[in-house]
Amino acid sequence: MCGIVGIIGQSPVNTQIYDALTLLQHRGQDAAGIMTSSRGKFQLQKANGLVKDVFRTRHMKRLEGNIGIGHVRYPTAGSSSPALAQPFYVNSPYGIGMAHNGNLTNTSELAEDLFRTDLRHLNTDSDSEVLLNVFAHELGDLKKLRPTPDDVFTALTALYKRCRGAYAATGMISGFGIFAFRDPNGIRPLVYGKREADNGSIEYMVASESVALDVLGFELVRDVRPGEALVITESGKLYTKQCAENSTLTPCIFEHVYFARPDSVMDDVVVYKARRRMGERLAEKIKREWADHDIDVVIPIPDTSRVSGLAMAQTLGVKYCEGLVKNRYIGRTFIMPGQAQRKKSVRQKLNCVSLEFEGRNVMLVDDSIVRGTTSRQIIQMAREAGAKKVYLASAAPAVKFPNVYGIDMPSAEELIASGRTVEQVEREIGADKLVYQDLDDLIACVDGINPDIKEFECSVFSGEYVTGDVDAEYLLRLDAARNDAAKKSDGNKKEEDEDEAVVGIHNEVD
Ligand SMILES: O=P(O)(O)OC[C@H]1O[C@H](OP(=O)(O)OP(=O)(O)O)[C@H](O)[C@@H]1O
Ligand SMILES: NC(=O)CC[C@H](N)C(=O)O
Ligand SMILES: [Mg+2]
Repeated sequence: MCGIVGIIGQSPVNTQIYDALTLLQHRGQDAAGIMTSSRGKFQLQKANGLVKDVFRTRHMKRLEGNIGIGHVRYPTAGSSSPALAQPFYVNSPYGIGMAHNGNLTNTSELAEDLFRTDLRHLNTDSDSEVLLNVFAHELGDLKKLRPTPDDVFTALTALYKRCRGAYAATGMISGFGIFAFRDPNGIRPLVYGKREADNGSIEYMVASESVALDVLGFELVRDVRPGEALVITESGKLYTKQCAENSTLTPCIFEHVYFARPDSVMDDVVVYKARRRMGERLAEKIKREWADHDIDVVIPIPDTSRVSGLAMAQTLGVKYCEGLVKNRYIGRTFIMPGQAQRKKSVRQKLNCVSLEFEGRNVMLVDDSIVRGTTSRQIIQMAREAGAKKVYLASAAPAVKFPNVYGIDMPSAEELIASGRTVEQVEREIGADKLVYQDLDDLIACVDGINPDIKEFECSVFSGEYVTGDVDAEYLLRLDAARNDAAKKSDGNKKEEDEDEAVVGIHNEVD
């Protein structure tokens, strides 16, 4: 998942974009970038690292202008090299910058077409650079000296016909303004909001999650619709248009399970409420199928499962306690790039308060079990802390299939539940009992709130991919390119890239 933001205001936007990116940091910890526009020139600072590490005062001073976009990256295509940090830039036509969340599923075909037919150069193996170049080609093809909002919509209509997969994006065009668009399935989230500036003019912001609007004082207008594009010109005028034919809102359910902050609202669903319901449904399942359970205490595995853990304990009528303490200086472990780093970080991140475990039958709750890195270690720790029995409940169903839409789960083999029964996973992680949420129950937690949502993108649980273009051969290629072993050899490449950072167009300037 990545986080994106775009602001068009009446005063410098650099610190506001910085603040928005810190609010979206949970969506990507690998790299961050801000691009602003001032007096016909773009300024850019992007590099690997957390937002607080990427931007120094000297960078912020350079990032001048009342228009800007920002990105926090969690890589799902190409390497983790700083050259793939976003926003990306192309100089023609006009000068365009873009930040993208999601993952294209026809990147190689598009890259080939861009090279052979559109005569455009790609400098990295990022799908986001491909997305930007498709847009730039289509806009340039209109051969206008100055683009109009309609030209941008025409270019995006053509982009929708060419690009497949998941994409929520925002960008800026020099001398023109900001644009944003969401794929025809609305797989990745995107909202926009407005606020009144001191001079009475309206300022606009687009962002991956509403939490960024809330904290920066923007009022949430609504979600960008699937297949919809919006344009805000430098003079502050907003235009919206439905550009893709056959759009159906099928948002990613995993946003509600894990990715989003609980205080965000996505497609009219309050993430916090969805997570509470997940806890309630899990409790109902336990009451139904294990009526004579002997759970003494429910303990969530922080951070994400806290909300559902509490709801589950309340519905079960069992004591809830925070028996695991999280080191607030360690980020999210699941979105870290390598398995060795993930494994080490779980222990550094979580520690037991032994007295909550001693002599008790403990029900641990997590939002999801993906590779099993977290649950294996926590169950072991719970036993060492003196628990009598250690049970585990997952607020999401078993994760069995790769994700191709912006979550870095490329290989079924790395998923602990792939090809295993519940009992086999239970044994693998060392639990005395394992309870998974049923998929119908998970869907029921988020369904019915927004009638426009006809279906959710649930591929990691069901193996069904809503874009209809993902087959076994595609998944095989993805696995070979991005499984942990492949990424490890890419890690060596990253070090080389860093040595050669001075030749990249992503140069950091001191
Ligand atoms: O089975 P695994 O491969 O370990 O992945 C699942 C775990 O990873 C995530 O936690 P993470 O530490 O990323 O973030 P959190 O603090 O928001 O819970 C998620 O909440 C689970 O705890
Ligand atoms: N998680 C994402 O949204 C990733 C965006 C893009 N595919 C990248 O790898 O940079
Ligand atoms: Mg977690």
